[in-house]
Amino acid sequence: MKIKSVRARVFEWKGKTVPPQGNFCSNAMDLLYAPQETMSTFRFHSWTVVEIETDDGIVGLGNVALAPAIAKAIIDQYLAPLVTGQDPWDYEYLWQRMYRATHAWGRKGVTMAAISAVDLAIWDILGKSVNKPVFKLLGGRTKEKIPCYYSKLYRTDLKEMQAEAQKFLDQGFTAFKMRFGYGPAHLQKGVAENLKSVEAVREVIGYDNDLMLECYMGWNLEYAKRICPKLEKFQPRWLEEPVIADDIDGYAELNQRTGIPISGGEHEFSLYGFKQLLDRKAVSVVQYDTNRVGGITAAHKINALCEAYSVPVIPHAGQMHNYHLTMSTLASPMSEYFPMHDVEVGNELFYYIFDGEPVAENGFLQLDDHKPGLGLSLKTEYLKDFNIVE
Ligand SMILES: O=C(O)[C@H](O)[C@H](O)[C@@H](O)CO
Ligand SMILES: [Mg+2]
Repeated sequence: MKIKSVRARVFEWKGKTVPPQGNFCSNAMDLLYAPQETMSTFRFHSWTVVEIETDDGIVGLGNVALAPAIAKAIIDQYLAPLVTGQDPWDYEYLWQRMYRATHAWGRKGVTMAAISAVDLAIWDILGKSVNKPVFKLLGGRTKEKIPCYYSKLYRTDLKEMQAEAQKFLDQGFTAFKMRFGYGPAHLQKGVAENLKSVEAVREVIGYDNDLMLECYMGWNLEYAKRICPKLEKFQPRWLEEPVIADDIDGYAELNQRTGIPISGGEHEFSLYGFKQLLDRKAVSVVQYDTNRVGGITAAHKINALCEAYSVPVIPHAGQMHNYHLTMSTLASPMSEYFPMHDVEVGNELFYYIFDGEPVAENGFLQLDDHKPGLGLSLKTEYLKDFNIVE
């Protein structure tokens, strides 16, 4: 079997979007005096879809949401020529070709995300060619079904947050991730607002359910050291991305010096990036995203690393490419889960492009033993809401 063609298209969402209200998610831009809505550069309203066809007509689907138009350019100009004409079963060789050929300017960020998209499509082909789901090629079914945590609860009016938490508590979720709205730039009043929001959600879900707290790189070490002692009473399962991804020493200090497990990884890349996080005890939970980190070829290796370090891996976002990695290793106890809703931040855009995503039932997800490959197909229902760039 040989790769015959590689096609990358950018799906630009033109449909309705929910405008962000107020301080709905602390983020890395908050520390600057930038007047515009600070979350604007972290909203994913376009997505690049990769379709790789083999000489016997199998089409593999990959995807990338980080800088989608740039990822497409990297795929078109650099990666497609490296894999075309090659055997997709030589996936490690192909991964090394892509990783090494772009090493002078790649290694992290959008290059690894572009490599991830091609790698996902290759694994989709492998599963389809042997009529097996991808997780069966990685280690098989390690769970009867996948526990998942409800992820949204962006910072809005506290009553709205409580109503949202109650709605998904009633749907059987036993773990919830909420977002902080404030950081160092918002001074002591912001600290008080942050504590109020955690208290409000805990009031609804109680202490028999897990609560995770998302900072999305919006704080710094000094602020995190100040607020963490005040957060401990809320018994968070983890505090996510309190500092920017490059501040690994900051991660390590918080992870080892506060009583709250620190999580991160959605902005880290390759096996080497995670070796660093684990060697330096920077995180207690690893959260790569398989469509960013280097695809399934890289994520599978990182799963093994996490197993060796006894650090749980709970991939960022939901999405099928991550569910296969969680299903196939005991090192991954659960998945993140965004339900389908109006397009807001953009993690949910995946549902408007692909069919095949499992819907959570009672806080669990199920994968089909008999659905080959990643189990995704392109949705046609919302095509009118996309501008597609070939
Ligand atoms: O952990 C997450 O789900 C990410 O940080 C979100 O994708 C981001 O949008 C912030 O909530
Ligand atoms: Mg996160």
